[in-house]
Amino acid sequence: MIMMEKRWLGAFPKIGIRPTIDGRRKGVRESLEEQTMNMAKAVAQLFEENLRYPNGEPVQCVIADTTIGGVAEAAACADKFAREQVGVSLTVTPCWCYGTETMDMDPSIPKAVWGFNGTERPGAVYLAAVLSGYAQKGLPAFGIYGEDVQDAGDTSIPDDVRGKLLGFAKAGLAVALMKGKSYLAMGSVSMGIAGSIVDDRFFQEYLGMRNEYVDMSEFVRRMEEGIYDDAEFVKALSWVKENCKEGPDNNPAQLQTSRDKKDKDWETVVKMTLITRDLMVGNPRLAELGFAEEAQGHNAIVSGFQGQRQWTDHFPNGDFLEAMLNSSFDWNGIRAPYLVATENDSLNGAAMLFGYLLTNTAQIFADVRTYWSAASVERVTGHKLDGHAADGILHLINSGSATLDGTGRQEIDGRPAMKPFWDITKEEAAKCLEATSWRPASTEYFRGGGFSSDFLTRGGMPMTMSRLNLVKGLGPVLQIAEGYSVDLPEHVHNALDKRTDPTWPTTWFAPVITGKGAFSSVYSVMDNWGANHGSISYGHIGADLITLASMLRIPVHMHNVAEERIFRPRAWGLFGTDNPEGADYRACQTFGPLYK
Ligand SMILES: C[C@H](O)[C@@H](O)[C@@H](O)C(=O)CO
Ligand SMILES: [Mn+2]
Repeated sequence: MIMMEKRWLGAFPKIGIRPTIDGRRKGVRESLEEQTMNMAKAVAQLFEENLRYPNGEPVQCVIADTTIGGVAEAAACADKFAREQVGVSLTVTPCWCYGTETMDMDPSIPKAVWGFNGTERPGAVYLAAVLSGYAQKGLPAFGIYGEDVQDAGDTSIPDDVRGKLLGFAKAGLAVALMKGKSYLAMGSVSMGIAGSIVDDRFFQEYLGMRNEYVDMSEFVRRMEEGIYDDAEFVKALSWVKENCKEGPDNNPAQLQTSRDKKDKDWETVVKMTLITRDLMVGNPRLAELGFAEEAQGHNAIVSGFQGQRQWTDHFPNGDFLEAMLNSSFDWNGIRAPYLVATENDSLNGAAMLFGYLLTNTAQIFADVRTYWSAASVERVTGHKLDGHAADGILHLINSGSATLDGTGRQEIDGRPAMKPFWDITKEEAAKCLEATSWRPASTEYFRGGGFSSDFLTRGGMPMTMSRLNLVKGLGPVLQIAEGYSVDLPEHVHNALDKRTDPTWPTTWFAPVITGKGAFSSVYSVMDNWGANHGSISYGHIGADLITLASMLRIPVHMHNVAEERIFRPRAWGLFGTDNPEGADYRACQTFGPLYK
């Protein structure tokens, strides 16, 4: 679909499946060969049918050439996995096997073991034995064991096992997909926002990523020297004129810019969009135009644009480029979003990356701006909040990086949703654009002009807000709040929105309250938020984020995910079972970052 990009260099990582077996010949091993290999095949089928790569293709699995009964076969499997670029490993077995002789020793590959719950042969005994080996050797592994006993001949995967297999594989693939990619900082620290101090140790040791940096002067050079595809620029500008309607100018008359200046700004913001994408992922067309180095790009899976203030005091702001690239569609059609964090908040960028890789859907980047208690809303508007909003709401709003998918104009079963690009119809993309107007930027904030996306998220979407925070002496920590987008009566929205900047996109978010800790009230969610920004993903993905964080050894300092949905490596329980949050901190600290 998109000819000019080479976003995913090389092949996608595969899931490797290791069928382990009791090595004793002359009876035991022979009787188990078929059942063991069948377990591997069944799991491969499950993954291939249910999981997709970011380009929409089904994930690929590799099964060891033979069952693994001892160390020689374990080594042969490791060789095959290295050749095949396996990034996630799952061991399956229905029987007893020799623990340390058959285990997967690669420290940086997320790993799990499924031990069949039967009693003819003891798969669960192996599971316990090998997981103790993993813990002893500092290689955390997930243990999967069905609740109900299956008969030896039963080749089905029970629902509870299926859920754990998919949860593990999804998070494991996210780990493998970000490894070796870059975070591209365009500019530096925006307005003293600590999240835009890019911490290379965090990216390198925890995510296995590289940091790339360009000065914002690179945009000027590329615009002035014509280092972009002019044919695409012409196509993009005419598409923008057709599909991106300009909204009313909210600036006081003396600060409004002329029509000429606005037209020029449209040209500039479209060029900035092409340039950002080319900086992130390269563009073969640039090589044809004589810019071979620029054609390479920075291998960036996520980026951040500083914007404020050096750029925006003089040039149009980054809102158009950020919103458009974060969306699942543009003048080239429907396509996977590119992730761009506003204000170069690299830590919120990391949260966007986690949410994206777990769901293959676009992410809303927003300021966590205001806690509106039910009493405040009633005082200001006379309206009594109800439904999900009854306990109060958070106003999520920021100029910049909110994806237009966040309008909620896509649907699943008639309900508002945000979907992977391959499920989005042309009509839905058109509705997202229709629901968005482009308001001349507030010139008190943005002296250089530009356009801010203005939309209101449809209520009723399950959503998960997350944020990565860094703490000196501790390292990264993740926070997660599942909740719902909510609809407010129009006059109520208008009254609240007008108190802020009505030219920016708004999501009214009601976190689910549990009555405990940081989730004792909506106020305490806001009060415990780690910084000015959050990344908002469609769906309740808190459990997947927790699984991913544990793989990366990032402790979770607040979440509202029910205990029974949480899935972490088995060794976490060895750090205490009474207080899982404390055990998470101890486990992450003890095992340390994945790539140290
Ligand atoms: C225009 C302002 O500077 C906003 O961009 C500011 O409130 C923020 O978004 C801070 O995160
Ligand atoms: Mn902000």
